[in-house]
Amino acid sequence: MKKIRVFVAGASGKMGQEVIRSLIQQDDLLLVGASDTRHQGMDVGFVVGASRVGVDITGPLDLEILREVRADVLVDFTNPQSVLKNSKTAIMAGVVPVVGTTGLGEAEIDEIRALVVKEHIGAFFAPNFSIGAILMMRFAKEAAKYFPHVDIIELHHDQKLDAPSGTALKTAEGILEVRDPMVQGHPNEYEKLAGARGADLGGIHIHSVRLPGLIAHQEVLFGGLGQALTIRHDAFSRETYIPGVMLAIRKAFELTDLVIGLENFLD
Ligand SMILES: NC(=O)C1=CN([C@@H]2O[C@H](COP(=O)(O)OP(=O)(O)OC[C@H]3O[C@@H](n4cnc5c(N)ncnc54)[C@H](OP(=O)(O)O)[C@@H]3O)[C@@H](O)[C@H]2O)C=CC1
Ligand SMILES: O=C(O)C1=N[C@H](C(=O)O)C[C@H](O)C1
Repeated sequence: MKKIRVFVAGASGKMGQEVIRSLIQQDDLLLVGASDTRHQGMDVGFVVGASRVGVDITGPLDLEILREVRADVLVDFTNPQSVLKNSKTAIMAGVVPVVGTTGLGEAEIDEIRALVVKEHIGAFFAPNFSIGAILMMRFAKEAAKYFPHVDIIELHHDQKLDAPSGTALKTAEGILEVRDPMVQGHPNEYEKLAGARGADLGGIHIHSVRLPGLIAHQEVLFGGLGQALTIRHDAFSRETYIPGVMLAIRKAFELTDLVIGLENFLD
C-alpha cells in the first residue's frame, strides 16, 4: 500500500503537535517532515504507547524541503501571516495543502483558487475540523430559515490572533445563504462604546470573547416571537479536530480543485 506522505507546518504549535501525535499512529499516512518557526532545529519527542518518536523540526517552509522529502500533502496550522505563503509554496511544489489556519480574506482565497487552477492540483481549507462544529453550522443554517434574527458569540483562548474566528465567519456566511442581509435591532440604536454591538456581517452581529482557560466555543442565538433558540458547540480539547484532519488528508490527496469546508467530505 502506498502511504500518503505528509509534511506538517506549525509542528510545535498547539494544533501541530496534536496532528503529529495522530499522524505517526496511522498505517496509511507517513510523516515526512515538520517545520516551525518557534522550535526550529529541535528534535521534539512524541510518546506513542511505550515508545518515544523523535521528530526533527526544520525552520520556515520552503519549496525545496517539500520536494526533497517528496511530500504529497502539506498540513498547515501556522498563523494568518504565514498561511498564504505556505499554501502557495505547497501548490508550486505539486503538494496538496490541507489548511486549518484561519484568518485568510476573500482576496487571498481567490489567489489560491487561481493558482490551483493554473497548477492543476487540489487544495483543501477548513475553518473547523470538528464534527460538532460542522453540525452547529448546519443546524444554524436550517434554523435561520425560520428565525432570521441571529447573533453569534464565539469564545476562544487568549492566544488566538484572528477575530472573529473562521468558524463564526463561516456560520454567518452559511446563514446569509438562506436569509437576506437585514438590519437587526432598533434602526436608531447607537453605540456608547465603539464595538458594543460587535462586528456586523449582513446584520448578523458577531461578538468575540478571548479568555485564558477557554479552547473554542460558539453560541448561535436566534430570537423569535416569544421565544429564543440557542445552538452551542464546545471544544474542550484539540483532539476534537484530529479525526477531521486525518479524513481531510486522505480525501484531499485526490482533489483536483479548491474545496472549503469539512462538510464536503461528510455524507
Ligand atoms: N481549522 C480548525 O479546525 C482549527 C484551526 N485552528 C487555527 O490553526 C492555526 C494554528 O493554531 P494553534 O496551533 O492554536 O497556534 P499556535 O500558535 O499554537 O501554533 C502555530 C505555530 O506555527 C508556527 N509558525 C508560524 N509561522 C510559521 C511558518 N511560516 N512555518 C512554520 N511554522 C510557523 C508558530 O511559530 P511562532 O510562534 O514562531 O509564530 C507556532 O509554533 C490558527 O490560525 C488557528 O485559528 C486552530 C484549531 C482548529
Ligand atoms: O484558534 C483556534 O483555536 C481555533 N480556530 C478556528 C477558528 O478560527 O474558527 C477553529 C476553532 O474555533 C479553534
